[in-house]
Amino acid sequence: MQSKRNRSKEGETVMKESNVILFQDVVKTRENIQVGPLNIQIPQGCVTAIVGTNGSGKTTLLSMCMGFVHPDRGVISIFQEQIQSDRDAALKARIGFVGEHPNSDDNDWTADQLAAFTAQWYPKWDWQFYQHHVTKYGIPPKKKLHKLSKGMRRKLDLIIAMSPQPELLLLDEPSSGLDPLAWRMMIDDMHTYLQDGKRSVVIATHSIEEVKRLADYILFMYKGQVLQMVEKDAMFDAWKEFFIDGKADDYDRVPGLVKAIQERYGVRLISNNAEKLEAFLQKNEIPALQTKSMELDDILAYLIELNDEGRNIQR
Ligand SMILES: Nc1ncnc2c1ncn2[C@@H]1O[C@H](COP(=O)(O)OP(=O)(O)OP(=O)(O)O)[C@@H](O)[C@H]1O
Repeated sequence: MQSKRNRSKEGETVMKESNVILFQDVVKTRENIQVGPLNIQIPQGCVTAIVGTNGSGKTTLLSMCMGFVHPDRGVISIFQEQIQSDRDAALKARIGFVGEHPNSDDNDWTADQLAAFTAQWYPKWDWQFYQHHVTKYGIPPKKKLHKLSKGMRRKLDLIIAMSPQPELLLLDEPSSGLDPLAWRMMIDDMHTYLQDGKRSVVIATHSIEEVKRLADYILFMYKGQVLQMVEKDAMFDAWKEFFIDGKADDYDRVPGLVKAIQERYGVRLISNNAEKLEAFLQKNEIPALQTKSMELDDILAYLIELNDEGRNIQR
């Protein structure tokens, strides 16, 4: 598959070209849930957003990529290299990581000290990038990290993850604690970082806006399983709501239908294959009074509903 930024219009997860991350039958049993078996292909040169309910396994997935959490079974490859429990430094030097929580071991250091320590592991560390961004985000470089606000610390962790100019960025809820201005700057910086078209970002997020602004692909997770991985634009094209006259019971077998909901003034048809449903309406001369795009959180909720009912999620 071509990278999103220069690829032709393709549908869902047909990934023939290089994948930056590959999970093959990966399973990790947690205290109260089994994460996996996961079979995932994350395309290179794209932003893939991992979206899911709390405890669905997003952090576990990212931690396994970093070798912080070891799977019970299965194979994880990054840059076509199988990762071992003891991570090799050359591979690590190609990855930038921001975890869910800051590392409290660094609390007594200053930003500059943390940067100097981290830079040792990254041959491509860019001091100009670091210094420019520390100034831009207003981070005091000589203040102990435990004295920084949560948002300040988050910004610093993002800068430190990006300063080595990594080929892959793994970000766990990166905007958590950022003020709206810093969030906008982060989105802009991320776009700049992605400009060369070969870099990849995987971002676990609860922010709908972040997904809309950044993601090329969305990986939906629920209860340790992947519900679906889809190309974002294709997904928003496919999921639509149609408002029509009539009774919900008359439409429960319509092609492309997820759900028919009775409203006060007619029926709301939720579709995950708008093209099919629209064709049906046209063929049967049923006028749609209104057609609306759907929000990401609604789509996730319906995917979960389909999954829980044992219905086919694919269109
Ligand atoms: N260190 C751990 N030891 C045992 N179980 C854990 C550990 N960390 C997470 N879990 C469990 O693994 C499951 C997946 O958690 P994970 O943190 O990966 O989910 P998440 O999707 O990132 O959640 P959130 O959106 O709340 O951050 C949860 O049931 C959680 O309780």
